[in-house]
Amino acid sequence: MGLIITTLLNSFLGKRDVRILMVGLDGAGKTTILYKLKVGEVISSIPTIGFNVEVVEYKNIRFTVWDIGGQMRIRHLWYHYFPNTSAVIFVVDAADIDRIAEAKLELHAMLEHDDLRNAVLLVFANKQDLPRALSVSELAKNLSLHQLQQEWHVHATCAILGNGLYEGLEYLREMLQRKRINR
Ligand SMILES: Nc1nc2c(ncn2[C@@H]2O[C@H](COP(=O)(O)OP(=O)(O)OP(=O)(O)O)[C@@H](O)[C@H]2O)c(=O)[nH]1
Ligand SMILES: [Mg+2]
Repeated sequence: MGLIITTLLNSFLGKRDVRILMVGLDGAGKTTILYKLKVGEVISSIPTIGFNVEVVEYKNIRFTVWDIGGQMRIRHLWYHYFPNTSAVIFVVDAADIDRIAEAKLELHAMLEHDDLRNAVLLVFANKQDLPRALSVSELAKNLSLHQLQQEWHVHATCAILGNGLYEGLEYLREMLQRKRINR
């Protein structure tokens, strides 16, 4: 009953529910981002084995954000979370230049999956506070984003300070809205 009332209220208020998958290599900053968005604070995180999930409200959207652990030995579990995903947030440690090629491989392999064919992609170029962090254009080039069939946007972030996170969500909202109009 509660669920029905919430659903009716949300549709009356024009709120949309969107399922987001947040993935990326281990240590990129996914869990830090999730809780910075959710509670506005940096939590001391340990590597995620499994997932965290939180609802983040932004403007007219209720984002259900699934933050999936990125360690290599558990990456094969990512695909279990693909069905019904509207958007992927791919988080990259932009200062970890030695692992950009690995991030690119994982990103492209994932986006070839049928369940993600219609998803939109937001890349967070995270850890911009660190020296040598790649800019958004350098990262787009290194990740070969222009080869993707999905619509994408790269945004510079510093999860510790919270910089760029909501601006990134705004781009995501716009991409999702365009997709809806074009459907
Ligand atoms: N300097 C800096 N450190 C960051 C930033 N974002 C996250 N970190 C740090 O990076 C480390 C890893 O962050 P997590 O959020 O646990 O990374 P994760 O992507 O969830 O990693 P897995 O759960 O293993 O997949 C932590 O020590 C964070 O404090 C950032 O913008 N700048
Ligand atoms: Mg984590």
